[in-house]
Amino acid sequence: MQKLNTAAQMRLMDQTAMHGQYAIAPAVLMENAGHAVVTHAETAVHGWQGKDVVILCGKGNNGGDGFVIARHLLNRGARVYVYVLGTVESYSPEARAHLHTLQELADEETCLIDYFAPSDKAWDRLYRRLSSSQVVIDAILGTGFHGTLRMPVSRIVNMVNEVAASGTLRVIAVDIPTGVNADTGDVSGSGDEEAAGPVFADMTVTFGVWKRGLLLYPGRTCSGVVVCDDIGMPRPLLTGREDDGAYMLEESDISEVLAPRSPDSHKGTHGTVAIVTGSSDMAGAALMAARGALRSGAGKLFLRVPARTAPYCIGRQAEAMVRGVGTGDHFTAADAAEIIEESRNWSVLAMGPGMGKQEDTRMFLKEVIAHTSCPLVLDADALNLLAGERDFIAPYGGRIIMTPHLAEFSRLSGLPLADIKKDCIAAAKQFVREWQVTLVLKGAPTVIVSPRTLHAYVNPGGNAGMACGGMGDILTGMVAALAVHDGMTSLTTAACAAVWLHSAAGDICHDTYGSYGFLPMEVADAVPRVITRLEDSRPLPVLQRPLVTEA
Ligand SMILES: NC(=O)C1=CN([C@@H]2O[C@H](COP(=O)(O)OP(=O)(O)OC[C@H]3O[C@@H](n4cnc5c(N)ncnc54)[C@H](OP(=O)(O)O)[C@@H]3O)[C@@H](O)[C@H]2O)[C@@H](O)CC1
Ligand SMILES: Nc1ncnc2c1ncn2[C@@H]1O[C@H](COP(=O)(O)OP(=O)(O)O)[C@@H](O)[C@H]1O
Ligand SMILES: [K+]
Repeated sequence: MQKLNTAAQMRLMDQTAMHGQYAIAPAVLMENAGHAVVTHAETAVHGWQGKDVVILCGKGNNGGDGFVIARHLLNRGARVYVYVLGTVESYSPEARAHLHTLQELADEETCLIDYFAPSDKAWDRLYRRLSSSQVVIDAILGTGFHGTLRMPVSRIVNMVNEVAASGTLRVIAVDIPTGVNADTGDVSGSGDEEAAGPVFADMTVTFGVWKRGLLLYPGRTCSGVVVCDDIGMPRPLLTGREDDGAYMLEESDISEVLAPRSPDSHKGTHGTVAIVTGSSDMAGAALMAARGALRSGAGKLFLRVPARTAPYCIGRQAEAMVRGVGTGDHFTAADAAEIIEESRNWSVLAMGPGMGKQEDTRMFLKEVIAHTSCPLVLDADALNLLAGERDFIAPYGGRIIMTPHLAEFSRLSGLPLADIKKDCIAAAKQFVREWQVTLVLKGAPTVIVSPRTLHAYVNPGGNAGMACGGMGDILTGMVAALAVHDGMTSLTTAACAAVWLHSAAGDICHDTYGSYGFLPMEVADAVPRVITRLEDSRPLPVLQRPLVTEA
């Protein structure tokens, strides 16, 4: 699991490293940062020897990193053109010291330093320099960026993007591309066509830990390949938990919690999953949720649909035990007693996909939520029907996982869609604080928040091929099945595992089909392959090692 920090958390980390108990000299961290960029980017640019490199250095410490980069590039045989956007006095002592060293190395042949002062001639020179170089280093702004890019930075960034679009110039961003908000992934110019956009980098070398804006869209589109270098930060600062923590899920996190099946297990061991959902228009949603659960290892699966929907479901998924409930084409309050009674034998209950938005169904839902005791997964129409019902839900929140996509989340929470998109981690945390549920905010990327710790877990996987009706229904069934999987320590852990497996299965489909036309059912069918891959990468526990090894 990788930490995902905000700019403020980075500042605190820097301060603690330099001026707190660790007392690392500031120039050392800057030195390590600059050196990290040169080392990590070397392969991406096919070696530095003989390259012409423009280094754009802003007036903060991001610019200071640029001075270090220039010195190391000279040692590796590149010619550097350093544009200094600050004045000597404006720099921090460490950046000034690195600039001084670089000035000592300046010459006409290999190391030109230009104190950039905008004029027609200067713009023209910069454009020509960019056009004739192979690499540009964006050390203009890092975590200190806020608002919208101002002149002259805005024009420089436009120029970099324009020249890079011709395909001859590689763009390497230092820490984060200029114009990307480190906290939210929002970018300069979003929603304002007149304002300058951010730098679009081929690669970003980021320092210490990941910044949230590198993973959240649209910032992620600007970052290219991201490499994180610890730059020698003390380990407790890199791995310690934060109050406002956010973390990126990795494969190793999931293989750690997905305990292998015990060899003497039986169907009862793997959970009795119930899916109570669907309506006559949307029988497919119920079937997709069922498939998601079965492919994720549900021991037994009960599917309960409205009576008139049942004929469309019976026999479609042979493994599911299907029955119609009530008499109509949607659930009503009168159906609740039967489900509540049955739930005594269920380990988990999922509701919502294709359920319809009838007022009757809202009454049904609330009855079932109030009178069952197993974990509940609520998705789609169940969430639409529960919009604004915070006071009703919160007391049951400890056993509820909600899985809205952004529009459902907006309806449910009452937050405007634009505000959610501006800072989805903050919106998700705020919601969980109030509603007390485990939240899976689906999208690109998906964010999971724990009601116990309020930590957010961001899943980087998945692809645009998954933007297809029914993909969320599969996830609903998966979340339910994983919630009762052996070894899951909390609903949040199960939700993280399900989301990660779902996206990894989507990525397998993407490898086969590309971005168009693979089906939600195919994603479900790829889940066992993902789980097998995880199991293969894990050393066998002692009891499962072969007793006899053939020679
Ligand atoms: N500290 C450390 O130990 C280490 C830090 N490291 C490095 O430091 C970086 C953070 O440095 P930082 O805090 O100096 O901020 P930085 O990103 O350079 O920008 C600040 C300048 O930007 C300006 N500015 C802001 N918005 C603007 C806009 N819209 N348009 C135009 N200008 C704008 C702002 O001006 P202001 O708005 O305040 O007038 C201010 O002058 C970090 O990303 C990493 O690379 C590494 O060396 C490792 C060790
Ligand atoms: N561009 C994308 N990148 C990654 N994941 C995506 C992308 N588009 C969709 N997904 C995933 O696909 C699923 C879509 O769910 P949802 O919108 O609820 O679909 P439906 O309601 O039609 O079943 C979510 O898990 C979402 O994270
Ligand atoms: K930068």
